[in-house]
Amino acid sequence: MAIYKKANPKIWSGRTSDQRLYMHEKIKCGPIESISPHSIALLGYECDEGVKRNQGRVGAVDGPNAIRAQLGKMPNHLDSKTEVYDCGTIQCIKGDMEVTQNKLSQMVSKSLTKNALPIILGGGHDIAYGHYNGLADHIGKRKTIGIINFDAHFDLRSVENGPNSGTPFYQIAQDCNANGTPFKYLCLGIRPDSNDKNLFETAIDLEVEFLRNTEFNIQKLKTVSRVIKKFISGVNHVYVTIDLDGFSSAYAPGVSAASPMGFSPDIVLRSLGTIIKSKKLLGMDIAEMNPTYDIDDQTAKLAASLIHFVIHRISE
Ligand SMILES: N=CN[C@@H](CCC(=O)O)C(=O)O
Ligand SMILES: [Mn+2]
Ligand SMILES: [Mn+2]
Repeated sequence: MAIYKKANPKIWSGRTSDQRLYMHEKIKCGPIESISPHSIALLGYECDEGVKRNQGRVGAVDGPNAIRAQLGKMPNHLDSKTEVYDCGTIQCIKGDMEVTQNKLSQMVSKSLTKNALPIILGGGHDIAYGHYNGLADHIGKRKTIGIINFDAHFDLRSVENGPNSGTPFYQIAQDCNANGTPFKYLCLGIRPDSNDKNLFETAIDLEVEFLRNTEFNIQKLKTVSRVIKKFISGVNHVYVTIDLDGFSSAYAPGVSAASPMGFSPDIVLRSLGTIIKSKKLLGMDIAEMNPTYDIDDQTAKLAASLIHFVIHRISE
């Protein structure tokens, strides 16, 4: 079972002004049905069932509200034409992750019918299967969606033990194969200390494009930008998913699979800038926010800053 919870305006708080100086004063709460066209639709995915099934550390169920609490306090530089909505949250009930993913897909499709940009706050990385399906259902088979995943992991585990937070892109690849649609997947920040030999072999079999963590840093900006631009030129739309465990635990300790060896925010911001410039961004999510292991809200602040960057850059 999955339950839709209406947005809670009390989560959105911070300093107050009479000029909408802060994001909590800018963001409106309302269901997707009521949002203005061409707005930004935030949606929570309160689910860590996939992390639990994948033998990870649970706690990401509280991720969406941790991100909202930090984003609300940040300054608002958006013009009055750009509207941002909190469209509520989908809750996973009794471990029914599949129904939760389905509900997410429906809400993502609905936001696209409003020409809104869905930004989904997670939640385990199983968020990606629900999010992608919602984008694909709306777009149809004639157009290609390229997935850009900022992550230490491929998340291409097979589903022999059931779907979980480590399987979403394998599931998408299987569906693409069954539907006769291309599977276009670029992973940025892949680490040999985080993916076994079978996962690298699966990635090669599925013609996944990837940059290892050693190639994904600001010193290699030219190469990174070239790879991203080339990938984007081969697809009609781009779906961006950011797994916070791809960042070094110096920046993102609040995740299930933390590691000091991850990437830094600077290269992610530059990459997001390149993606936004392409005008092909269709949807974005932030996965694996786990407040249980966060330190001084660093990870929640990082997630909120990434969203803050994207919504401001998009509206420029
Ligand atoms: N979404 C995360 N997936 C990773 C988790 C790794 C870990 O728990 O150490 C994976 O399955 O590879
Ligand atoms: Mn990961
Ligand atoms: Mn992941």
